[in-house]
Amino acid sequence: MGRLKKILIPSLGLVLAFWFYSARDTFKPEMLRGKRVIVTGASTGIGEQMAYHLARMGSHVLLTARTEARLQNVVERCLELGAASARYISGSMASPSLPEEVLREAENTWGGLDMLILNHIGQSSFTFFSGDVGHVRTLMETNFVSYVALATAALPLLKESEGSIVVVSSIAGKIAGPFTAPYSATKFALDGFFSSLRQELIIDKVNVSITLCILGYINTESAVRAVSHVIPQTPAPKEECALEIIRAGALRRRELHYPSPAVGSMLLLRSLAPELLDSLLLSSYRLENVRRT
Ligand SMILES: NC(=O)C1=CN([C@@H]2O[C@H](COP(=O)(O)OP(=O)(O)OC[C@H]3O[C@@H](n4cnc5c(N)ncnc54)[C@H](OP(=O)(O)O)[C@@H]3O)[C@@H](O)[C@H]2O)C=CC1
Ligand SMILES: C[C@H](CCC(=O)NCC(=O)O)[C@H]1CC[C@H]2[C@@H]3C(=O)C[C@@H]4C[C@H](O)CC[C@]4(C)[C@H]3CC[C@]12C
Repeated sequence: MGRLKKILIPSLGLVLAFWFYSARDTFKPEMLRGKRVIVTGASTGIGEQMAYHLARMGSHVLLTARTEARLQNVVERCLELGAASARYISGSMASPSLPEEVLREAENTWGGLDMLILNHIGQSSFTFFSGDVGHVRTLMETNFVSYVALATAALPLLKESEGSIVVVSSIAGKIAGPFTAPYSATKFALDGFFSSLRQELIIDKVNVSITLCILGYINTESAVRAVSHVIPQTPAPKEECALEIIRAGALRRRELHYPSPAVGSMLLLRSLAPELLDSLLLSSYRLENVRRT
């Protein structure tokens, strides 16, 4: 009997612990039903695909980007797909007043917010750094400062709902390769800010999760247009990428690495043999095709 207790109770504990943690890991689309979600940069690419997934899951969506005509089409499609509601605000995130305007709209129409997905990026080129400091400033404002402003304005609502912030970043925000100097800087800044903020929320026992998404090359139109002449690898699908981002946010994960084996192995190699990683990266590029502007 004593021995049975010694074996049975810890085994039962292990089974229960396994069940508890695997249950926490299970994503169900219903988790997003009726949730109030803001997606920035939702007129094209991964953001547009996230809007469609959320719509199928029955979320309320508020979408932002600059191009009103595209946003109108995406909103219409979201309603056809089953969104609980869908609306948009158009404007540039380089403008300091837009973040608060977006959050005011969420508060006025929904009375709260469950998830903030920060995804937009300003225009940049895949080429040698031209020395244009003004471009770096504007890109920092669009790709980084506006993320901070949106998260700051959203925090009171997210604290109330115990919601989530999802930050879409890139492998370029963990490993700096060539031809993305300004872009890469904005993505490194996101990691610094949001990883620090995550710890402060934990210290303050604020139950708002922050998920940083580290993405590799994805087959959006703008990415393929920018790099396919230099990077011959096949990009990962934007539809699957979009779903993985939503999943990681709903499961309150700390980081998402997508596509998983490629991004994971690059991060591992960066810490074990950074020079080897640099030379592997360079040898995979068609350097002769890089456009000098
Ligand atoms: N595709 C890829 O290979 C990778 C993408 N990522 C990340 O994924 C995210 C989405 O990328 P992807 O879908 O490829 O990008 P897209 O170029 O397809 O989409 C960018 C979105 O941002 C909007 N946008 C552009 N400029 C501004 C601005 N000044 N203010 C507000 N919105 C703006 C665009 O709409 P509009 O022009 O109408 O404003 C569009 O909706 C980004 O954060 C990117 O860094 C990370 C790694 C790889
Ligand atoms: C240059 C792309 C940005 C295009 C753009 O300006 N879009 C916005 C708009 O048109 O309004 C870059 C966007 C994503 C980059 C890719 C990325 O982040 C992952 C890899 C990182 C690595 O360091 C370099 C190759 C990447 C595939 C990188 C290439 C440049 C982007 C496609």
